[in-house]
Amino acid sequence: MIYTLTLNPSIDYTMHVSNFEPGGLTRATETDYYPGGKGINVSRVLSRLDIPSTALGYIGGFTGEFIRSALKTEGIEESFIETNQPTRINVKLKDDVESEINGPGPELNDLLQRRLLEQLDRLTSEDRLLLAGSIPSSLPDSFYRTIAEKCIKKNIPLAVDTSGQALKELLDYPLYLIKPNQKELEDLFGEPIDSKEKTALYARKLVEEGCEHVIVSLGGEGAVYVDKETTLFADAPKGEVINTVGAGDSMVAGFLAAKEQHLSPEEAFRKSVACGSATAFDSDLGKRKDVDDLYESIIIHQGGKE
Ligand SMILES: Nc1ncnc2c1ncn2[C@@H]1O[C@H](COP(=O)(O)OP(=O)(O)O)[C@@H](O)[C@H]1O
Ligand SMILES: O=P(O)(O)OC[C@H]1O[C@](O)(COP(=O)(O)O)[C@@H](O)[C@@H]1O
Repeated sequence: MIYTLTLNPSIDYTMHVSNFEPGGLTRATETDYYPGGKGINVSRVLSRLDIPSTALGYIGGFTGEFIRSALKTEGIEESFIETNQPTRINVKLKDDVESEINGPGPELNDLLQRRLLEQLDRLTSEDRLLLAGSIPSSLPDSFYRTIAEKCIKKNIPLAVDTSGQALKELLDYPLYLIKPNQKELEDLFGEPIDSKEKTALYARKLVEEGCEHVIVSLGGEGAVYVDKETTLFADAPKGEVINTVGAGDSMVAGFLAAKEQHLSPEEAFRKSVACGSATAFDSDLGKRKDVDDLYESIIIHQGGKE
């Protein structure tokens, strides 16, 4: 079973505006709200691809109830731990450019932390775990490390989609998959990375540090894939971009789904890009039919082994 862990879920509240005026009144032309948080997005896309998963993490209050019922409607297993504070609402402002404001997350005491670690103790080497998104500020920065230690000891393949210090710290472990975006890769290495070739070079450093599969997403420019044997470049397909929130998470889901179906790295990468772009072209996460339609149109170029 694939388990997705979202320590800090959210409702993503998307507001479409034109000419947002800081300090003034702006009326939104359209609003949407979706269950969010990186692992939850991955579970939702996996489910659209007919791959079951179980969503783990902390939820609470009326916002948490919304997430629970949305996942139930979509037939997604969850085993969330309840907190006494409402799950955060993250605001996604769509004007000519997209801006995001993400909340800090709930207070999680020792008991809640222990309950999650006990849940994870029940995973076996037959399972896979995805650690996704930010660590709420009340948890120690080392929380993902604690989880990683346990998983690696038990040979549980670990996929990671997070950023900043949390990502840096996890690179000490042999990870199954990581998917930084361009900014996250630049932050990791403290350098501007402005071409696909340079992206591949830095992605290869991550492979050399022990990551089995590295995908770097580059928004409208597509993505780069590196493993021990291969370097691949994908162009993003053209289409009307509606909402890129969750596009990166969709890539992770696409890759994990394809590997569950024993597809080759190239096919898995293709599926990953198709999922990312299907989401970018939708107001919610991409739909199965759109992923299938985009799949064949993704152009993949082979790179050298830098
Ligand atoms: N403007 C776009 N046009 C087409 N596809 C896009 C666009 N923006 C994002 N995507 C798709 O979504 C993937 C992930 O996007 P990106 O913005 O890099 O991820 P993240 O959400 O993690 O920042 C890209 O690799 C691409 O497949
Ligand atoms: O935990 P973080 O880093 O605050 O990120 C949470 C946000 O990331 C998302 O999962 C979207 O992530 P991506 O756009 O990177 O795929 C949103 O649903 C959510 O609001």
